[in-house]
Amino acid sequence: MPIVAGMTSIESRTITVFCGARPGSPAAAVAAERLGHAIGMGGHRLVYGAGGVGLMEVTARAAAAAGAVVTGVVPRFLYELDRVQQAVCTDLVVTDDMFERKRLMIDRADAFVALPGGFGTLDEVLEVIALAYLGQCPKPLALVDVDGHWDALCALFTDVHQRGFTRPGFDEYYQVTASPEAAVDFVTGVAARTSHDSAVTCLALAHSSGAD
Ligand SMILES: C/C(=C\CNc1ncnc2c1ncn2[C@@H]1O[C@H](COP(=O)(O)O)[C@@H](O)[C@H]1O)CO
Repeated sequence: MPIVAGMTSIESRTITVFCGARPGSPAAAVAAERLGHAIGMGGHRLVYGAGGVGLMEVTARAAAAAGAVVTGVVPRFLYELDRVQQAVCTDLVVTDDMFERKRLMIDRADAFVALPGGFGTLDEVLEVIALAYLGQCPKPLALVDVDGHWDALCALFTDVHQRGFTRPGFDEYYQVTASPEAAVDFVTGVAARTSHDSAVTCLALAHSSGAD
């Protein structure tokens, strides 16, 4: 269960999407298409890794086709490689390196949705969860389930917890959703968390036992 109570909201949100630079399976591509469509039709803005490849491209094209403002955030070295493909972006931010790119994608977001992906996607998802765990990123994160893509990662999180390395509630910083539409509903419903909510989270952390 997420730590944040559900809050109905129809406001436009900036949703950062993490997803594969490769297409993965046909089912993953369908999920990417549906996610982009849901973001655009919901009146939300998309921030993503600016790649004109794989699930990134599918998501961005679908979001743009459904009316979303699409912001790509790309490190200079990838920009030089992939310049033409990034045309789908409504606006493009070029960063010095991958670290600055990830920070911008996180800072600009009201909420996060992850589709299946590889090391890059896993790194981005773990960054958000690790920050949230320390009270530094009180923004909702949905992991879209496609053929059990997140099952092994969630099992690893449980194993790590059972070995004593995370506190109870370790699984409150992300929500696996059955569909892309459910992911958008989830993150836009709770994206209106206020700074007061963050302060409560930090307070709870301060009172929790253990080194963290
Ligand atoms: C131009 C070439 C590849 C383009 N690769 C990427 N372009 C943009 N963003 C990328 C790229 N690779 C990783 N990212 C970021 O990580 C996530 C995807 O990585 P994964 O390993 O495929 O999961 C994605 O969210 C991006 O932010 C060479 O032809």
